[in-house]
Amino acid sequence: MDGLGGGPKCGAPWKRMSKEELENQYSPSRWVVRLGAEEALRTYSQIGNEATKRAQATGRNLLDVPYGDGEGEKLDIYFPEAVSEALPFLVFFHGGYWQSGSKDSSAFMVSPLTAQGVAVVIVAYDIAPKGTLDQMVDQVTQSIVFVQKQYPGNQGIYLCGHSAGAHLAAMMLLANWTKRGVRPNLKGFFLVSGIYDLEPVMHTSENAPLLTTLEDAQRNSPQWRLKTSPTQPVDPACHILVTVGQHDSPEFHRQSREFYQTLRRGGWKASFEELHDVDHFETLWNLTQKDYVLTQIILKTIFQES
Ligand SMILES: N[C@@H](CC(=O)c1ccccc1NC=O)C(=O)O
Repeated sequence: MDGLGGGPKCGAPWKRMSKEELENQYSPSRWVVRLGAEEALRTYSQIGNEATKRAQATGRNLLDVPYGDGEGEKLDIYFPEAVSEALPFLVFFHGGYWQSGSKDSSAFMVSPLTAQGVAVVIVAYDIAPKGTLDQMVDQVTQSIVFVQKQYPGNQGIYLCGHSAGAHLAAMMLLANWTKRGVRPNLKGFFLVSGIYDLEPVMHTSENAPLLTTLEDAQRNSPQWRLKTSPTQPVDPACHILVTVGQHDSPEFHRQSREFYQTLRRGGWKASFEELHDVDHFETLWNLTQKDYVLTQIILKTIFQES
């Protein structure tokens, strides 16, 4: 036995990993194949910055719109050329392990989606150490409530998140909308290279300050919560796509696959896609391209269902 609960046969694989191996598995930049780790992170923010500058300079948009009273509770909305209230909205939550990243460098998918008639919302939330995970989940919930109230005639709200942002998006499967007084018209989820079980992450140096107790980790783990007390899909038609990059680490692959399986068992309309020959970051860079396979999947999902 490993002292972390679970024997060699029944325990999760991460429980048998050394501290170094776990650290490695949960450091996405170390798995990048075409660049060094630091260069990959630099390139990632550079492409994000450029895409955001371009989106802000070329299209119609509303920037720094408050969705709550807090200083950090702001979002940017990028509109398609044709003005209409009946637009589909894609709401994006950036990654960065809940402690880095910003909306100001995350408008990757704006140009190809607005060109096809989708409004794109990029949400800021209070990353650590200012925000706790519970607060981030609450802010993300508020941002969706805001979009629904502001655009009640929307043709569907689709949530998209990358890495830690995919975790925040997935937590919305468990949100209590009744308490918020509005039911958002959620039609789909695009979860990109996400983390759904936070327990292993508790044991990594980067994330230990965020998750101090097992209870914190479990309360904020969509995988744990949907597995232990499955909820009925709110809307049986709501589609959930779980994707992972081919070059993401084996732990990221395991997390995505197991979350997808839990969703299917719970009766959700879920699908799983391993994205060919991309790492943790390239998937998002590629969303700047209209012909990229994930951009096309997103557009097909939105327009088949609206
Ligand atoms: N220090 C991390 C950084 C990281 O995980 C990350 C960076 C940018 C966007 C998403 C990330 N991962 C999850 O949220 C790494 O080694 O890759």
